[in-house]
Amino acid sequence: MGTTATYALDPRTTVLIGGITSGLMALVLSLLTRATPLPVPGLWTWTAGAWSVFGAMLLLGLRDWTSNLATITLGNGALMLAYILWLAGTHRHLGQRMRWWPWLTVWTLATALVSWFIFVEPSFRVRTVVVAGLCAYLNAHHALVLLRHPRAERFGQSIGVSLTTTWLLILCAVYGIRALHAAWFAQGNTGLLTQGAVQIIYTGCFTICNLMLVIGYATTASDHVRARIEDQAIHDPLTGGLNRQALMDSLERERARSARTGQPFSVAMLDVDNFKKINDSHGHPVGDRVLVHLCRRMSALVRPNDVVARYGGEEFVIVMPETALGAALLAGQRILKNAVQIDDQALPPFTISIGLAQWSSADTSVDTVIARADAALYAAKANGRNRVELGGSAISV
Ligand SMILES: Nc1nc2c(ncn2[C@@H]2O[C@H](COP(=O)(O)OP(=O)(O)OP(=O)(O)O)[C@@H](O)[C@H]2O)c(=O)[nH]1
Repeated sequence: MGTTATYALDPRTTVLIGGITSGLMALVLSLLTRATPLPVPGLWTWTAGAWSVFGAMLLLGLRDWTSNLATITLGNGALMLAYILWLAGTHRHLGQRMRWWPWLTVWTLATALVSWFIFVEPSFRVRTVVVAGLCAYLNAHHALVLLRHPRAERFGQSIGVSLTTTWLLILCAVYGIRALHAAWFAQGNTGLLTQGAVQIIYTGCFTICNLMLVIGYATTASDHVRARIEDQAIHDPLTGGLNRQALMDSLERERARSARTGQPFSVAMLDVDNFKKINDSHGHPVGDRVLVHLCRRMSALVRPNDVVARYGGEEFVIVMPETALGAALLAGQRILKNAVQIDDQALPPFTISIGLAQWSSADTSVDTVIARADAALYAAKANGRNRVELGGSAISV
Protein backbone atom coordinates (compact mmCIF):
# COMPACT_ATOMS: atom_id res chain seq x y z
CA MET A 1 0.00 0.00 0.00
CA GLY A 2 1.47 3.40 -1.07
CA THR A 3 1.94 6.16 1.50
CA THR A 4 1.50 9.87 0.79
CA ALA A 5 4.11 12.17 2.30
CA THR A 6 2.66 14.79 4.61
CA TYR A 7 4.36 18.13 5.27
CA ALA A 8 3.96 20.57 8.11
CA LEU A 9 3.50 23.30 5.47
CA ASP A 10 1.65 23.43 2.21
CA PRO A 11 2.57 25.76 -0.68
CA ARG A 12 -0.48 27.98 -0.18
CA THR A 13 0.43 28.54 3.48
CA THR A 14 4.04 29.30 2.51
CA VAL A 15 2.94 31.81 -0.13
CA LEU A 16 0.47 33.45 2.26
CA ILE A 17 3.13 33.58 5.02
CA GLY A 18 5.40 35.17 2.40
CA GLY A 19 2.64 37.69 1.64
CA ILE A 20 2.16 38.58 5.28
CA THR A 21 5.91 38.94 5.99
CA SER A 22 6.32 41.03 2.82
CA GLY A 23 3.44 43.23 3.98
CA LEU A 24 5.05 43.69 7.40
CA MET A 25 8.39 44.49 5.83
CA ALA A 26 6.72 46.91 3.39
CA LEU A 27 5.22 48.59 6.45
CA VAL A 28 8.67 48.80 8.05
CA LEU A 29 10.08 50.41 4.86
CA SER A 30 7.11 52.83 4.73
CA LEU A 31 7.77 53.88 8.33
CA LEU A 32 11.47 54.22 7.53
CA THR A 33 10.72 56.66 4.69
CA ARG A 34 9.07 58.91 7.29
CA ALA A 35 11.55 58.29 10.10
CA THR A 36 14.91 58.87 8.37
CA PRO A 37 16.44 62.19 9.47
CA LEU A 38 17.75 62.70 5.91
CA PRO A 39 16.13 61.77 2.60
CA VAL A 40 17.33 58.46 1.15
CA PRO A 41 17.18 58.42 -2.68
CA GLY A 42 15.29 55.38 -3.96
CA LEU A 43 13.70 54.45 -0.62
CA TRP A 44 10.18 55.29 -1.80
CA THR A 45 10.61 53.17 -4.91
CA TRP A 46 11.94 50.21 -2.90
CA THR A 47 8.94 50.63 -0.58
CA ALA A 48 6.55 50.59 -3.54
CA GLY A 49 8.28 47.39 -4.71
CA ALA A 50 7.81 45.79 -1.28
CA TRP A 51 4.07 46.59 -1.38
CA SER A 52 3.95 45.11 -4.86
CA VAL A 53 5.51 41.85 -3.56
CA PHE A 54 2.93 41.86 -0.75
CA GLY A 55 0.10 42.19 -3.29
CA ALA A 56 1.64 39.54 -5.54
CA MET A 57 2.05 36.94 -2.78
CA LEU A 58 -1.47 37.47 -1.49
CA LEU A 59 -2.97 37.19 -4.99
CA LEU A 60 -0.91 34.09 -5.83
CA GLY A 61 -1.93 32.54 -2.49
CA LEU A 62 -5.61 33.04 -3.33
CA ARG A 63 -5.31 30.77 -6.38
CA ASP A 64 -8.51 28.69 -7.00
CA TRP A 65 -10.41 30.82 -4.49
CA THR A 66 -10.94 33.65 -6.94
CA SER A 67 -10.59 34.30 -10.69
CA ASN A 68 -7.47 33.35 -12.66
CA LEU A 69 -7.27 36.91 -13.95
CA ALA A 70 -6.87 38.23 -10.41
CA THR A 71 -4.63 35.50 -9.05
CA ILE A 72 -2.41 34.48 -11.95
CA THR A 73 -2.32 37.51 -14.25
CA LEU A 74 -2.32 40.22 -11.59
CA GLY A 75 -0.29 38.14 -9.11
CA ASN A 76 2.52 37.47 -11.58
CA GLY A 77 2.24 41.01 -12.97
CA ALA A 78 2.66 42.47 -9.48
CA LEU A 79 5.65 40.20 -8.82
CA MET A 80 7.48 41.23 -12.01
CA LEU A 81 6.58 44.88 -11.38
CA ALA A 82 8.06 44.62 -7.86
CA TYR A 83 11.45 43.59 -9.24
CA ILE A 84 11.35 46.43 -11.79
CA LEU A 85 10.51 48.89 -8.96
CA TRP A 86 13.37 47.53 -6.84
CA LEU A 87 15.75 47.96 -9.76
CA ALA A 88 14.48 51.52 -10.31
CA GLY A 89 14.94 52.25 -6.58
CA THR A 90 18.56 51.11 -6.77
CA HIS A 91 19.23 53.26 -9.85
CA ARG A 92 17.76 56.27 -8.04
CA HIS A 93 19.76 55.47 -4.92
CA LEU A 94 22.98 55.39 -6.92
CA GLY A 95 22.08 58.65 -8.66
CA GLN A 96 21.55 56.96 -12.04
CA ARG A 97 18.62 57.44 -14.40
CA MET A 98 16.74 54.30 -15.37
CA ARG A 99 14.95 54.17 -18.69
CA TRP A 100 11.49 52.95 -17.77
CA TRP A 101 10.03 52.25 -21.16
CA PRO A 102 12.10 49.14 -22.08
CA TRP A 103 11.22 47.52 -18.74
CA LEU A 104 7.56 48.48 -18.95
CA THR A 105 7.41 47.11 -22.50
CA VAL A 106 8.95 43.82 -21.33
CA TRP A 107 6.54 43.76 -18.36
CA THR A 108 3.52 44.34 -20.64
CA LEU A 109 4.62 41.60 -23.03
CA ALA A 110 5.27 39.14 -20.19
CA THR A 111 1.88 39.88 -18.60
CA ALA A 112 0.19 39.47 -22.00
CA LEU A 113 1.97 36.12 -22.49
CA VAL A 114 0.89 34.93 -19.03
CA SER A 115 -2.73 35.84 -19.89
CA TRP A 116 -2.49 34.05 -23.25
CA PHE A 117 -1.23 30.89 -21.56
CA ILE A 118 -4.05 31.01 -19.03
CA PHE A 119 -7.04 31.83 -21.20
CA VAL A 120 -6.12 30.79 -24.75
CA GLU A 121 -3.71 27.91 -24.47
CA PRO A 122 -3.47 27.03 -20.78
CA SER A 123 0.10 25.99 -19.98
CA PHE A 124 1.64 26.18 -16.53
CA ARG A 125 5.01 25.28 -18.04
CA VAL A 126 5.17 28.27 -20.41
CA ARG A 127 3.84 30.68 -17.79
CA THR A 128 6.49 29.54 -15.32
CA VAL A 129 9.28 29.80 -17.89
CA VAL A 130 8.17 33.34 -18.83
CA VAL A 131 7.71 34.66 -15.28
CA ALA A 132 10.62 32.85 -13.60
CA GLY A 133 12.91 33.56 -16.58
CA LEU A 134 12.15 37.29 -16.53
CA CYS A 135 12.47 37.48 -12.74
CA ALA A 136 15.85 35.68 -12.92
CA TYR A 137 17.05 38.14 -15.57
CA LEU A 138 15.76 41.19 -13.66
CA ASN A 139 17.49 40.15 -10.43
CA ALA A 140 20.76 39.28 -12.21
CA HIS A 141 20.71 42.68 -13.96
CA HIS A 142 19.97 44.38 -10.62
CA ALA A 143 22.89 42.59 -8.90
CA LEU A 144 25.21 43.64 -11.76
CA VAL A 145 24.14 47.29 -11.40
CA LEU A 146 25.25 47.13 -7.75
CA LEU A 147 28.43 45.17 -8.45
CA ARG A 148 29.52 47.58 -11.18
CA HIS A 149 28.87 50.74 -9.19
CA PRO A 150 32.25 52.41 -8.64
CA ARG A 151 31.43 54.67 -5.67
CA ALA A 152 31.27 54.07 -1.91
CA GLU A 153 27.87 52.39 -1.93
CA ARG A 154 28.96 49.15 -3.51
CA PHE A 155 29.44 45.52 -2.69
CA GLY A 156 31.90 45.07 0.19
CA GLN A 157 31.72 48.73 1.27
CA SER A 158 28.20 48.91 2.66
CA ILE A 159 26.60 46.06 4.62
CA GLY A 160 23.19 46.86 3.10
CA VAL A 161 24.49 46.77 -0.48
CA SER A 162 26.44 43.54 0.15
CA LEU A 163 23.35 41.92 1.68
CA THR A 164 21.11 43.09 -1.16
CA THR A 165 23.54 41.96 -3.87
CA THR A 166 23.98 38.53 -2.28
CA TRP A 167 20.23 37.92 -2.00
CA LEU A 168 19.60 39.22 -5.52
CA LEU A 169 22.05 36.62 -6.81
CA ILE A 170 20.45 33.87 -4.70
CA LEU A 171 16.97 34.89 -5.90
CA CYS A 172 18.21 34.96 -9.49
CA ALA A 173 19.57 31.40 -9.04
CA VAL A 174 16.26 30.17 -7.54
CA TYR A 175 14.22 31.71 -10.39
CA GLY A 176 16.70 30.38 -12.95
CA ILE A 177 16.45 26.85 -11.53
CA ARG A 178 12.65 27.19 -11.39
CA ALA A 179 12.46 28.18 -15.07
CA LEU A 180 14.79 25.36 -16.19
CA HIS A 181 12.97 22.86 -13.96
CA ALA A 182 9.62 23.76 -15.52
CA ALA A 183 11.05 23.72 -19.04
CA TRP A 184 12.78 20.34 -18.91
CA PHE A 185 11.33 18.18 -16.17
CA ALA A 186 7.81 16.88 -15.75
CA GLN A 187 8.19 17.12 -11.97
CA GLY A 188 8.87 20.84 -12.34
CA ASN A 189 5.57 21.22 -14.08
CA THR A 190 3.31 21.04 -11.08
CA GLY A 191 1.13 24.05 -10.26
CA LEU A 192 2.33 26.68 -7.84
CA LEU A 193 0.07 25.47 -5.06
CA THR A 194 0.33 21.73 -5.80
CA GLN A 195 1.03 19.75 -2.64
CA GLY A 196 4.54 18.40 -2.38
CA ALA A 197 8.11 19.17 -1.46
CA VAL A 198 8.97 20.83 -4.81
CA GLN A 199 6.54 23.71 -4.46
CA ILE A 200 7.14 24.09 -0.73
CA ILE A 201 10.88 24.48 -1.39
CA TYR A 202 10.35 26.99 -4.20
CA THR A 203 7.72 29.09 -2.43
CA GLY A 204 9.79 28.99 0.80
CA CYS A 205 12.91 30.15 -1.10
CA PHE A 206 11.04 33.03 -2.79
CA THR A 207 9.59 34.10 0.56
CA ILE A 208 12.99 34.10 2.31
CA CYS A 209 14.74 35.88 -0.58
CA ASN A 210 12.11 38.62 -0.83
CA LEU A 211 12.23 39.11 2.92
CA MET A 212 16.03 39.34 2.93
CA LEU A 213 15.94 41.81 0.04
CA VAL A 214 13.61 44.15 1.93
CA ILE A 215 15.97 43.88 4.93
CA GLY A 216 18.82 44.67 2.48
CA TYR A 217 17.06 47.86 1.29
CA ALA A 218 16.33 48.97 4.87
CA THR A 219 20.00 48.35 5.83
CA THR A 220 21.22 50.19 2.72
CA ALA A 221 19.01 53.15 3.68
CA SER A 222 20.36 53.23 7.23
CA ASP A 223 23.98 52.87 5.95
CA HIS A 224 23.31 55.83 3.67
CA VAL A 225 21.92 58.00 6.48
CA ARG A 226 24.79 57.08 8.83
CA ALA A 227 27.41 57.86 6.16
CA ARG A 228 25.74 61.20 5.38
CA ILE A 229 25.56 62.17 9.05
CA GLU A 230 29.21 61.19 9.61
CA ASP A 231 30.11 63.21 6.54
CA GLN A 232 28.17 66.26 7.73
CA ALA A 233 29.79 66.04 11.17
CA ILE A 234 33.26 66.63 9.73
CA HIS A 235 32.64 68.82 6.67
CA ASP A 236 31.89 72.49 6.27
CA PRO A 237 28.48 72.74 4.56
CA LEU A 238 29.40 75.71 2.33
CA THR A 239 32.81 74.79 0.95
CA GLY A 240 32.90 71.02 1.42
CA GLY A 241 36.30 71.30 3.14
CA LEU A 242 36.80 69.78 6.59
CA ASN A 243 35.33 71.79 9.48
CA ARG A 244 37.20 73.18 12.45
CA GLN A 245 36.59 70.16 14.69
CA ALA A 246 37.93 67.79 12.03
CA LEU A 247 40.91 70.13 11.58
CA MET A 248 41.73 69.99 15.30
CA ASP A 249 41.45 66.16 15.22
CA SER A 250 43.80 66.07 12.24
CA LEU A 251 46.31 68.37 13.98
CA GLU A 252 46.25 66.13 17.07
CA ARG A 253 46.90 63.09 14.88
CA GLU A 254 49.85 64.83 13.23
CA ARG A 255 51.22 65.93 16.60
CA ALA A 256 51.14 62.32 17.83
CA ARG A 257 52.68 61.04 14.59
CA SER A 258 55.42 63.66 14.76
CA ALA A 259 56.24 62.67 18.36
CA ARG A 260 56.45 59.03 17.24
CA THR A 261 58.41 59.40 14.01
CA GLY A 262 60.35 62.63 14.55
CA GLN A 263 59.04 63.92 11.18
CA PRO A 264 57.93 67.56 11.16
CA PHE A 265 54.61 68.80 9.80
CA SER A 266 53.60 72.27 8.68
CA VAL A 267 50.47 74.34 8.82
CA ALA A 268 49.32 77.03 6.38
CA MET A 269 46.75 79.59 7.41
CA LEU A 270 45.34 81.65 4.59
CA ASP A 271 42.55 84.01 3.77
CA VAL A 272 41.14 86.02 0.88
CA ASP A 273 42.51 89.54 0.62
CA ASN A 274 39.97 92.34 1.08
CA PHE A 275 37.16 89.83 1.10
CA LYS A 276 34.83 92.36 2.67
CA LYS A 277 35.14 94.45 -0.52
CA ILE A 278 34.16 91.42 -2.64
CA ASN A 279 31.08 90.92 -0.50
CA ASP A 280 30.24 94.62 -0.54
CA SER A 281 30.65 95.07 -4.30
CA HIS A 282 29.33 91.72 -5.60
CA GLY A 283 27.07 90.49 -2.80
CA HIS A 284 27.41 87.66 -0.27
CA PRO A 285 26.34 84.87 -2.70
CA VAL A 286 29.29 85.75 -4.97
CA GLY A 287 31.54 85.91 -1.87
CA ASP A 288 30.33 82.43 -0.96
CA ARG A 289 31.16 81.17 -4.44
CA VAL A 290 34.67 82.60 -4.16
CA LEU A 291 35.14 80.57 -0.95
CA VAL A 292 33.79 77.39 -2.59
CA HIS A 293 36.05 77.94 -5.61
CA LEU A 294 39.11 78.59 -3.44
CA CYS A 295 38.53 75.48 -1.32
CA ARG A 296 38.07 73.30 -4.40
CA ARG A 297 41.20 74.67 -6.07
CA MET A 298 43.29 74.23 -2.93
CA SER A 299 42.09 70.65 -2.49
CA ALA A 300 43.16 69.91 -6.06
CA LEU A 301 46.57 71.55 -5.56
CA VAL A 302 47.69 69.84 -2.35
CA ARG A 303 48.91 66.27 -1.84
CA PRO A 304 46.31 63.56 -1.13
CA ASN A 305 47.38 63.32 2.54
CA ASP A 306 47.15 67.07 3.13
CA VAL A 307 44.06 68.35 4.91
CA VAL A 308 42.17 71.44 3.71
CA ALA A 309 39.82 72.84 6.36
CA ARG A 310 37.74 75.96 6.80
CA TYR A 311 38.93 77.60 9.99
CA GLY A 312 36.12 80.14 10.09
CA GLY A 313 34.77 83.02 7.95
CA GLU A 314 37.06 83.39 4.95
CA GLU A 315 40.03 81.72 6.66
CA PHE A 316 41.33 78.28 5.73
CA VAL A 317 44.01 76.04 7.20
CA ILE A 318 46.02 73.42 5.35
CA VAL A 319 47.81 70.72 7.36
CA MET A 320 50.80 69.25 5.52
CA PRO A 321 51.94 65.99 7.14
CA GLU A 322 55.64 65.09 7.08
CA THR A 323 56.52 68.46 5.54
CA ALA A 324 59.24 70.80 6.80
CA LEU A 325 58.91 74.57 6.42
CA GLY A 326 61.07 74.69 3.27
CA ALA A 327 58.81 72.28 1.38
CA ALA A 328 55.73 73.98 2.84
CA LEU A 329 56.97 77.31 1.43
CA LEU A 330 57.13 75.80 -2.08
CA ALA A 331 53.59 74.42 -1.64
CA GLY A 332 52.42 77.81 -0.30
CA GLN A 333 53.82 79.63 -3.31
CA ARG A 334 52.17 77.16 -5.66
CA ILE A 335 48.82 77.66 -3.92
CA LEU A 336 49.22 81.46 -3.88
CA LYS A 337 49.70 81.45 -7.64
CA ASN A 338 47.26 78.76 -8.73
CA ALA A 339 44.39 78.69 -6.24
CA VAL A 340 43.17 82.11 -7.36
CA GLN A 341 42.88 81.22 -11.04
CA ILE A 342 39.26 81.56 -12.07
CA ASP A 343 37.47 79.39 -14.60
CA ASP A 344 34.04 80.82 -13.75
CA GLN A 345 33.63 84.20 -15.47
CA ALA A 346 31.00 85.25 -12.93
CA LEU A 347 33.64 85.36 -10.16
CA PRO A 348 35.68 88.53 -9.54
CA PRO A 349 39.50 88.31 -9.53
CA PHE A 350 40.93 87.92 -6.04
CA THR A 351 44.17 87.23 -4.22
CA ILE A 352 45.06 85.42 -1.02
CA SER A 353 47.66 85.76 1.74
CA ILE A 354 49.31 82.80 3.44
CA GLY A 355 51.07 82.36 6.78
CA LEU A 356 53.15 79.22 7.33
CA ALA A 357 54.44 77.56 10.48
CA GLN A 358 56.12 74.28 11.31
CA TRP A 359 55.26 72.15 14.33
CA SER A 360 58.04 72.25 16.87
CA SER A 361 58.84 69.95 19.76
CA ALA A 362 58.76 73.09 21.91
CA ASP A 363 55.07 73.63 21.06
CA THR A 364 52.91 72.79 24.04
CA SER A 365 49.74 72.24 22.01
CA VAL A 366 48.53 72.40 18.43
CA ASP A 367 47.09 75.83 19.23
CA THR A 368 50.61 77.27 19.35
CA VAL A 369 51.46 76.19 15.80
CA ILE A 370 48.13 77.63 14.64
CA ALA A 371 48.94 80.86 16.50
CA ARG A 372 52.33 81.10 14.72
CA ALA A 373 50.71 80.51 11.31
CA ASP A 374 48.10 83.16 12.18
CA ALA A 375 50.85 85.62 13.15
CA ALA A 376 52.58 84.90 9.82
CA LEU A 377 49.31 85.53 7.99
CA TYR A 378 48.97 88.81 9.83
CA ALA A 379 52.50 89.70 8.70
CA ALA A 380 51.58 88.82 5.09
CA LYS A 381 48.64 91.21 5.31
CA ALA A 382 50.78 93.92 6.87
CA ASN A 383 53.45 93.48 4.17
CA GLY A 384 51.04 94.18 1.33
CA ARG A 385 48.92 90.97 0.91
CA ASN A 386 49.09 88.44 -1.96
CA ARG A 387 52.18 86.82 -0.41
CA VAL A 388 53.46 84.00 1.77
CA GLU A 389 55.16 84.65 5.12
CA LEU A 390 56.89 82.20 7.43
CA GLY A 391 55.92 82.15 11.09
CA GLY A 392 58.73 82.16 13.68
CA SER A 393 61.83 80.07 13.23
CA ALA A 394 61.41 76.37 12.64
CA ILE A 395 62.73 74.37 15.52
CA SER A 396 63.69 70.81 14.74
CA VAL A 397 61.32 68.27 16.21
N1 LIG B 1 30.25 85.66 1.61
C1 LIG B 1 30.73 85.29 2.81
N2 LIG B 1 31.39 86.19 3.54
C2 LIG B 1 31.91 85.83 4.73
C3 LIG B 1 31.76 84.52 5.20
N3 LIG B 1 32.38 84.46 6.41
C4 LIG B 1 32.91 85.68 6.66
N4 LIG B 1 32.61 86.52 5.64
C5 LIG B 1 32.97 87.93 5.47
O1 LIG B 1 34.37 88.03 5.30
C6 LIG B 1 34.72 89.38 5.57
C7 LIG B 1 36.06 89.41 6.26
O2 LIG B 1 36.42 90.72 6.38
P1 LIG B 1 37.74 91.19 7.07
O3 LIG B 1 38.00 90.38 8.30
O4 LIG B 1 37.67 92.68 7.25
O5 LIG B 1 38.89 90.80 6.10
P2 LIG B 1 39.18 91.24 4.62
O6 LIG B 1 38.15 92.20 4.08
O7 LIG B 1 39.39 90.00 3.82
O8 LIG B 1 40.52 92.01 4.77
P3 LIG B 1 41.95 91.34 4.90
O9 LIG B 1 41.77 89.99 5.51
O10 LIG B 1 42.69 92.29 5.80
O11 LIG B 1 42.52 91.28 3.53
C8 LIG B 1 33.60 89.96 6.43
O12 LIG B 1 32.92 90.93 5.67
C9 LIG B 1 32.70 88.78 6.69
O13 LIG B 1 31.33 89.15 6.71
C10 LIG B 1 31.03 83.60 4.40
O14 LIG B 1 30.83 82.43 4.73
N5 LIG B 1 30.54 84.01 3.21
